[in-house]
Amino acid sequence: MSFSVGYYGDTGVKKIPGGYDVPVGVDIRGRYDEEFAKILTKDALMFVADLQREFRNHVKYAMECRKEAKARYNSGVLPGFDPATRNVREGDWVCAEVPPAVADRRVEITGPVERKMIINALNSGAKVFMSDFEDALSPTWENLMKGQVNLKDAVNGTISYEDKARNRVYNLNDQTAKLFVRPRGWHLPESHIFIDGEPAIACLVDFGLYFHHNHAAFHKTQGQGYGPFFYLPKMENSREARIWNNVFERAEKMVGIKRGSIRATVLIETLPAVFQMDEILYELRDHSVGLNCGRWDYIFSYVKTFQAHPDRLLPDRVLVGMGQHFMRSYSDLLIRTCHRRGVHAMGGMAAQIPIRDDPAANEAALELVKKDKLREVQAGHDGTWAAHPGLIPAIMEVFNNNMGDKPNLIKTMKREDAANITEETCVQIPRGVRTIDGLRLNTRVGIQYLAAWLTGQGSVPLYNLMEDAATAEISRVQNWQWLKYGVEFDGDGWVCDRQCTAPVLDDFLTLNAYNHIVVHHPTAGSSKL
Ligand SMILES: CC(=O)SCCNC(=O)CCNC(=O)[C@H](O)C(C)(C)COP(=O)(O)OP(=O)(O)OC[C@H]1O[C@@H](n2cnc3c(N)ncnc32)[C@H](O)[C@@H]1OP(=O)(O)O
Ligand SMILES: O=CC(=O)O
Ligand SMILES: [Mg+2]
Repeated sequence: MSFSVGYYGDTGVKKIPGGYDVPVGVDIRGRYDEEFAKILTKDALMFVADLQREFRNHVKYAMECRKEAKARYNSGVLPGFDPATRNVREGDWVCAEVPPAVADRRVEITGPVERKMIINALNSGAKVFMSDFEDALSPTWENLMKGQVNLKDAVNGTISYEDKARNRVYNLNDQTAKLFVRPRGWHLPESHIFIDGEPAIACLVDFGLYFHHNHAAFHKTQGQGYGPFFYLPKMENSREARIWNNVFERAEKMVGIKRGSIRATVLIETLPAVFQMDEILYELRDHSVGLNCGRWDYIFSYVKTFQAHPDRLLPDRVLVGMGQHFMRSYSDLLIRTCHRRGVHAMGGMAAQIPIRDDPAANEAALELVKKDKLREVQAGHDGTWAAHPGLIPAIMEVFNNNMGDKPNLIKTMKREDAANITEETCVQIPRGVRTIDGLRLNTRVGIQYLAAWLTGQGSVPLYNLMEDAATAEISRVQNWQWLKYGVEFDGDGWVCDRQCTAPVLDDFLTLNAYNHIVVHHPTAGSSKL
C-alpha cells in the first residue's frame, strides 16, 4: 500500500507513505502490518478519535478524583459508603432485563486474546468466554492488534489456527461460548496511537476498535439481538461507570443500534468500589449484566488503599482466601446487591490449574477448586470463572448440582441477610502469619511474572498456579508494604533479612542470631537450689 503525504480536500484524511490511512489528528506509532491495517481503518480510527475527544476530559477528571481519594486514605480516612448517594442505595430500582443469550453464565472461562486460546476457550464447554485485553494480556502493539484481528475472525466464525509443529488445525465447534471482551482500565494510555498530540486512552482503543468492527455481526450471530458484551475492570467510583455508560450510549447512537444493546459486567475489584456497588449498577442500569468478584485485584487494592495504614498489613498471600472475613463479606454483599437489582452476581477466579506431572498434587488442586466453587454457588453466585479448559467439567458439575434447572439464581437467592454488612466488616483486617517463605514466594513470582510480561506474556503458570497482572500485583505491593513497615516475620529464617533492612546497623550478625541456637535443657539449668 502506498499513499502520498498531505491532506485530501474534504475527506479530512491525512495519508502517509506505506503507512496507515489515518484521519486528521490521529498518529499511529506502532509497526505497520497489512493485517493490522484492516483493523486500523480510517473509519475505525475516526470512531475511536470521536470517543477520545468526547470523553478525555471526563476521564482526566475521574483520575484526579482517584488521586484525591488516595490522599484521603493516606491521611488515615477509611473508605466507606457515600452519604450523598444513600437514596440510590435505598431506592427501589432494577436494572434492564438480562438478555436471553446470557441468562445462563454458570461457568465462564477467561484468557488473553491469543488466537489458539480464543478457539480453545470458545470450544471449552463454558457458557461464556471472557477474552482479555487486561490482566491476562501484556499490551504490546503486536498482542493488541493481533488480538483485534483474532476477535474479528472469532465473531465472524472464521477463526482457525494451524499448529504446524503438532500437525494440528484448530477450528470452532458448532456450539461455542458467548464472547465477552475486557478492555483495559481507565488509567492506562495506549502509546502507539496518538490523538491530537496525546496518547489515546487505552480502553477506548480496545473498546472502540472491537465494537466498530464487530457490533453488527455479534448482534446477529451471538447476542440474539443484543451485544456486544463487555467486562469492565478496576473502577473505583460510580463516576467512572457513568463515563462507560455514556460511551455505550454514544457508540449505540453512532452506529444506529437500539439503546441498551451493549451489556457489561463490572468487576468489583477495588476496595473503594465495594461501597459503590449500587451506584455503579445504577449508572449502568440500562447496560448492565451484573457484577463480578475480581478477588485478586481486590486483595491488591486492599493493600494499595491501606498503604499508609501499618495496622492493616496482610498475612502471606496464600492465606488471603475467600474464607477471610472481609472477602466473604464482599462476596455476600455483591450477591445481595446484584440480585436486588435483577442482574448476575458472578464469582471469581480460583488460581489453581491442572498439574500434569503429579497426579496427587493435581487431585489436591482440583479439590481446592471444587471447594471454592461450591462455596460460591451455595452463597448465591450465578456463575464463576475458570482459568483453564481442564477445569470446566468439574466446575460445571458443582454448579449444575447446586443450581438445578434454573439458568441463574437471581430471583431465588436474595441474600437479605447480607443487608447488615457494615463498613467495618468490609475492611476487617485479615488474619494469619507473615513468613519469610511468603516474602520469597512474592519475590520469585514478581520477578518471573514481570520477565514474562516484558516479553509479551501476560498470563503464565508459576508454581502450579495461574499468575497474571492482578496476582502479580499482590506479590509486589505486599513485599513493598512489609519492607516499608519492617515487619517481623513469623517462624524461622528472618534474622538475616531483618538485619539487612534494619534502620540501625546491628553490631554483630552472630550476636543477634545467637538466641536462635541457644537450647536450654528442660530442667532450666544445673544449679540445685
Ligand atoms: C485475576 C484475573 O484477572 S483472572 C483472568 C485473567 N487471567 C487469565 O485469563 C488466565 C487464563 N489462563 C491462562 O492464561 C493459562 O491457563 C495459563 C497461562 C495459566 C496456563 O496455560 P498453559 O501453560 O498453556 O497451560 P497448559 O499447557 O496446561 O494448556 C493446555 C491446553 O489448554 C489451553 N489453555 C490453557 N488455558 C486456557 C485458557 N484460559 N483458555 C483457552 N485455552 C487454554 C492451552 O492453550 C493448551 O491448548 P493445546 O492443548 O491445544 O495446545
Ligand atoms: O480480574 C479479576 C481479578 O481477580 O482481579
Ligand atoms: Mg482484575
